[in-house]
Amino acid sequence: MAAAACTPFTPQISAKPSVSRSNSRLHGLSITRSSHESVRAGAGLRIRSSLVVETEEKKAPSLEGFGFDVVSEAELKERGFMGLRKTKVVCTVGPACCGEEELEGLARGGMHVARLNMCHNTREWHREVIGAIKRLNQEKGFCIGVMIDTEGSQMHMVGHGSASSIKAEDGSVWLFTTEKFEGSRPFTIQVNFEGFSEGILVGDDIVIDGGMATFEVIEKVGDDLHCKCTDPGLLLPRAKLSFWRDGRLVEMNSGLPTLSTKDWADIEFGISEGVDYIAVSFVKDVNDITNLKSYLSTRSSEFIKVLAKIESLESLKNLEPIVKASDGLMVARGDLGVQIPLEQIPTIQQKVTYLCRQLNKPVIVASQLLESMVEYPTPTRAEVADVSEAVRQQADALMLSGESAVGSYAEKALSVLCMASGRMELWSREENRQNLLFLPQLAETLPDRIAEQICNCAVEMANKLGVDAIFVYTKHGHMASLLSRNRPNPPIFAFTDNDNARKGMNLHWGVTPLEFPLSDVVEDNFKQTISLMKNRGTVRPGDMILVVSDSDVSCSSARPSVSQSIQVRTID
Ligand SMILES: Nc1ncnc2c1ncn2[C@@H]1O[C@H](COP(=O)(O)OP(=O)(O)OP(=O)(O)O)[C@@H](O)[C@H]1O
Ligand SMILES: CC(=O)C(=O)O
Ligand SMILES: [K+]
Ligand SMILES: [Mg+2]
Repeated sequence: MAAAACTPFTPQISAKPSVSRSNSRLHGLSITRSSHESVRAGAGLRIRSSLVVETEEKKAPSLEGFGFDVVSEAELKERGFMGLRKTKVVCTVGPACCGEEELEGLARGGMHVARLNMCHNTREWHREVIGAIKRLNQEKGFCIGVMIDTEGSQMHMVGHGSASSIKAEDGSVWLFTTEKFEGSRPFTIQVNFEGFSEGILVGDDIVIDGGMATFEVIEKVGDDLHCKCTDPGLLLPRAKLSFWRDGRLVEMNSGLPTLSTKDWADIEFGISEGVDYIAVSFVKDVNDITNLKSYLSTRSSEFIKVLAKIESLESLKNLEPIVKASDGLMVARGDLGVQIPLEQIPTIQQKVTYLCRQLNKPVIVASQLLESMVEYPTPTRAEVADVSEAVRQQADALMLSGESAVGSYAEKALSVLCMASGRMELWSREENRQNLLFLPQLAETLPDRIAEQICNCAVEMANKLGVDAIFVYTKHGHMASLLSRNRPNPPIFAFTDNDNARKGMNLHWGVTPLEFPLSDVVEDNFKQTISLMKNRGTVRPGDMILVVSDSDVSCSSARPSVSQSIQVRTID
């Protein structure tokens, strides 16, 4: 094959039993024609190109402990390596999709992470949904990560006397108060947070849900505000409020912590239910993230990934330290649009997305991607363009909110996301449109710098050689993330024996995480994974694989240490 020409070798036929030194699951004989050049470059980098010829296995390798999720496996068999989708999908679970059947539909449709918004519903409901997802993983071979999303402290309406939306007419006068009342009081809106009117002046504007309706403050009586509707529109029961003066947001210091008592209880619940991700709403500064991460360590749950939601002006002011401290980000465009003029959101999205990639953190673009599909079975053209733009920016993941949580067409919305992202990924590759984002060196220690350079070089090689796939053997997923950061053309298969690491890789662009009992001998890992994958018809003769191995995998003291390596192998 064409690719083989790129990897010159002098075949040597050596018959040797391929019984793994540290892992006796591999049986049978394989003939290894191996190789060639061994180039030692720098501290421990070993580049080796080799061709492996394997005879039929005498006995099928055990599939026990080899986890290929059913969706990626089916996608790979159907569409080949280049047909695997790179962009990950998060679906918000709500009443419209919480049944086992609906959840399985979303799982089959390509959901990578299920998000539970702790703002809504009961603890028991959340427990049941998490249980159902875990059962799907265990019994049906999916690999879905579970995310909880904290409620946080935010100014919103508690009620306006109607269970559904009500219309605010032009010129109508309303009372905004924190006084609690039951039932309905005409033209009265109850606000959730006590000091909501502190520092507010007559003449300020109250904008509802980022522009659904606007009021002007005409009188202040104690803590209550009398306001006139200046831009008529709909008021939803939990609509969010923001104050504006001279075209600028009035920043409210609520004095409330980012994580309330309820949020901490929800986090405790998440720990006990074994969730994989905690998304922190309304992050203000880096301490919000570091505090939670320290707490997770004290609870021996440091493997839970902490995601910072960028949805306030404050989080934007402290962006870089927040990105550095967290395990990933969410561009939460819904609330961001309450605090920031809407026309600024596209540039903020691109800026955050690129910064996350530079700092090697996965980023989710969220909210209103296919909003019209909450009600209609087809998206607007503008929505498809929005999805495609996030994919073109190579965000790691896209998120469905109301479309899956309460919409009538959850699976359809998911398939639109998948199709639109697959299409844009293909086009970007064909047109070679991947923008070459400057990736600064992140690592500080020599071993880390080596790992980073190995991954940068590996992706350059993979693209230039046109390999079919990249295999990486990784304990914690770090090498997989560094490979993903370079956004390679071929898919990355990340083999790990750590279930937390596997779920944690679910949000990384282009990475298919697989469960595999790692050996400390790179060669054995490769042989066994190839053998298992051949057995399942997911690799074929002629496939060229670029193999990257992590230092902490190949650390056997019995053998000379090969810290990290890149090899190019062709399957016969
Ligand atoms: N568990 C749930 N139970 C009931 N309704 C839900 C649930 N989760 C989401 N929803 C509904 O789906 C809509 C979209 O959900 P989503 O969580 O994305 O947004 P949100 O509630 O507006 O706030 P945010 O995402 O900013 O926390 C919500 O307005 C809510 O009506
Ligand atoms: C997802 C979310 O919290 C938002 O868009 O506001
Ligand atoms: K939330
Ligand atoms: Mg939000």
